[in-house]
Amino acid sequence: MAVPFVTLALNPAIDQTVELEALRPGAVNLARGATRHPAGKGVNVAACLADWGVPVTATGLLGEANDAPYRALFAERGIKDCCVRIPGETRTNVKLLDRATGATTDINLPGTEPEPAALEEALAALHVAVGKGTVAVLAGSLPPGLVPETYADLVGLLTEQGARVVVDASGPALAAALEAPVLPHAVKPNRQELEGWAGRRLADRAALLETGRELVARGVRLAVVSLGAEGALFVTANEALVVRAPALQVAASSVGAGDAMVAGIATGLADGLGLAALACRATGFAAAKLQMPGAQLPGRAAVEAITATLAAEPVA
Ligand SMILES: O=P(O)(O)OC[C@H]1O[C@](O)(CO)[C@@H](O)[C@@H]1O
Repeated sequence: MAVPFVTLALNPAIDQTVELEALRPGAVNLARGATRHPAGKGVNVAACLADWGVPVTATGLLGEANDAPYRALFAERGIKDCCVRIPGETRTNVKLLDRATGATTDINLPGTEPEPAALEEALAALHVAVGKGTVAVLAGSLPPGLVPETYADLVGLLTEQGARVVVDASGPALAAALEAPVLPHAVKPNRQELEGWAGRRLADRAALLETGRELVARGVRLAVVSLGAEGALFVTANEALVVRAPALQVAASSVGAGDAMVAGIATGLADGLGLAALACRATGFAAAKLQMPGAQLPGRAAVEAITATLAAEPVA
């Protein structure tokens, strides 16, 4: 039976966050400590949706040798686990959190190449979960061995099934999704990912807006460009809005804030919000995540309280 929210994580990652007083490249760095969270973009989006209080099904691939933290996360948050297990381990990505600057240096590993049968099984589970009215989120890098058109092809099939598809990808997977006959309903590149697609620097808001409009001209209904501490830009065929990020203290690392924003976009689409309300909610999700370790939200009331302080301003 179709469910309202489905996420796909083909290349999830356990995030090992190593906390340092100050990162000194090329030197011996003594860490204050480290934490590990079951993560990856699709998993993080599912966790934020669950924290918001909506039913969500997680699909994708997980290494069977270290899936315990994922099982625990799914059980704790009430996420329906439809992920296929593959031999070996889910990759571990290392996040070096520099307490002096607050910046995080990401070291993301490539992941494990799945057997074709496992991939087929994972995609079959995705199609079973999706139906008319589902918001399906395809998020994160593709594991080795998968063609860049993987998301592009899925967007076509899932749209045919009646889903609205949100794609959070970068590089060739994003480029392929933007060249396909059926475009994602929404995409959420960050500045760097959009620059990668555009092949040029997007130094100011005018350049970002122009490129966001190029995405919409191709057929994407909603293009969101996340801009970190600056907030985010939201572009549709009729409107372009910017929401500034609230000046909140970052409690942990900023890793996963973009995934929280994608979850906010997904709920905004499902609730039929207008662009201004959707933009504030998505930015509220990202800001709320910054108060928490790992990819989680502090709960619907806290997210709504932050969202209520935000305003969407038109950009031209
Ligand atoms: O799938 P990618 O692009 O390699 O990114 C994975 C990383 O992104 C995050 O989901 C944060 O967006 C991390 O949890 C994870 O380590």
